[in-house]
Amino acid sequence: MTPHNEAKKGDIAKVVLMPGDPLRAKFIAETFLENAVCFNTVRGMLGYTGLYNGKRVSVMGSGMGMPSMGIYSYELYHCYDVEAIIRIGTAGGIADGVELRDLVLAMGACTDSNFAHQYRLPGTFAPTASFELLEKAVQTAREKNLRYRVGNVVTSDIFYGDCENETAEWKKMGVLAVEMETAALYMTAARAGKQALSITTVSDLPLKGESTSSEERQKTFTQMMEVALAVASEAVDGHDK
Ligand SMILES: O=P(O)(O)O[C@H]1O[C@H](CO)[C@@H](O)[C@H]1O
Ligand SMILES: O=c1cc[nH]c(=O)[nH]1
Repeated sequence: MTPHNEAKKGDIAKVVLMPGDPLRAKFIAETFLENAVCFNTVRGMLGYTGLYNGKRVSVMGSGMGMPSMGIYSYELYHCYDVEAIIRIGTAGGIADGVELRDLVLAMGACTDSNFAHQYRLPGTFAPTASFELLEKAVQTAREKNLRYRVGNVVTSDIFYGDCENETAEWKKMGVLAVEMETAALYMTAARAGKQALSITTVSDLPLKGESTSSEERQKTFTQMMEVALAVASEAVDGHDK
């Protein structure tokens, strides 16, 4: 047990899906997992383990922002022997051609946060996805004929920013979308020698002032969940029986 997770060792599968919203974790457990058992209610950060296609998979909320993702992913990797975490979140699309409801698979994650400072590196770290997980997600999205983009996201500490131009500056660097957790996940995974992938659905276009309806979000979230579950059920092969 940790200060934030009451699960016992063994309660959590080797692969964990992490939406920001713990209620989305509950929805996934109730909709997609067989025999799902809740392993955490501390701080309302719900976590469940069940079976998907006969494979053991867990799903747990990460909360919003890098500190929250940093805590939960660190504990999953280091205290619960989790091997792979797949974030499933929402993002604001910023690159031209990125549309509402598109999937954005984060190959890399830029950030405006100081999270990497803790590693005392003699330069700048480039947080990246695990290629094996990314490759499988791309393959699944293609098979399902979904609209998806693969590239950089920016993980920001700021949702309500004072400076209007920040997002536009990231756009100039080819960044596809903005969200708030991926860079922390990728750095925590790298330091732990574990795997990570972030899949997001474009819920709004901040530079254009457009957003999806709650009904549309529900539908596209389901597509993202199915891609992540397909990746998870293959990722567990060989390291979770
Ligand atoms: O939908 P989730 O996964 O929470 O992701 C996005 O939504 C939240 C902001 O509304 C931030 O956590 C951001 O990363
Ligand atoms: O972090 C986020 C998530 C969705 N849309 C945004 O603009 N930012």
